[in-house]
Amino acid sequence: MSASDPQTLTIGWLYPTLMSTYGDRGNVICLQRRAQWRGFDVRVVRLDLDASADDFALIDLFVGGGAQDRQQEIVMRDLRGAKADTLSDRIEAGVPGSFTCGSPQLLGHYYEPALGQRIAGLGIFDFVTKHPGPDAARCIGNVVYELTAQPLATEIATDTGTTPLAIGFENHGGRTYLGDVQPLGQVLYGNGNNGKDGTEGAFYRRAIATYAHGPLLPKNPAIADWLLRAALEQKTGKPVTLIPLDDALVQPARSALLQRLGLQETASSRHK
Ligand SMILES: NC(=O)CC[C@H](N)C(=O)O
Repeated sequence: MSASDPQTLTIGWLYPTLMSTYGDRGNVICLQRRAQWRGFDVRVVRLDLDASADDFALIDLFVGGGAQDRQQEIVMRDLRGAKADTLSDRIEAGVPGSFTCGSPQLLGHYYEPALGQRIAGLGIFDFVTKHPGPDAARCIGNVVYELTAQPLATEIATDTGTTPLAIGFENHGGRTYLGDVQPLGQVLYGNGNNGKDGTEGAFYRRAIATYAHGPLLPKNPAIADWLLRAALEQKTGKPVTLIPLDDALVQPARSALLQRLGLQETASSRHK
């Protein structure tokens, strides 16, 4: 198998050594397994400090997790020049990505940490993130949002037959304020981007930014499959149909949590 083999999916895991504080590794495992169960070969490339721009150029699907401010600063000193350009070009070209909490903060225009200097981001997403300071309350707890970003929301609704709700767990101090970019969804429970405007995450080209750990993708397999299909279609240039998997164990877990929060798996019962 090789990176150019259409049956091989190359997942690029951004800075796993520095940005694995919040269990987002589960997203990588989920994507890997769901692709393998359907007969695809998967290569997971760890894009750590020693990775090169050439490594970034081979990635079919990017995954980035959360981190603390200190680690985010180290990453941003590294993610410059050819690596940053290659990541931006790949996203711009339509390569999908799932970026959670600390990583999207670095892909917006800037992040202002709790202490210290503003960190310039890559500007892939049109948003800014500001941490109000070390004494400010963190946004911690379950988060549920209705996916609204297009075409993602409609495509997932068509696949699953329900209005897609995303379930996760947020834990952030930074508050994100969107510019000219679609939110990923509308908050039904929790804080989302900033606890004020009801938006959660962002969606640009085929890249997902979200505050939802959980990890996100095992709790929301429809999003995982949307990412896999997008990656395979981008790679092969052809429409891809994924074989359905048995997700019988996920649904009761989702329903139990939604019920606890006073929600259901349809949009019609929307309340907070
Ligand atoms: N969960 C995270 O990735 C945290 C990101 C960032 N350091 C914040 O507190 O906002």
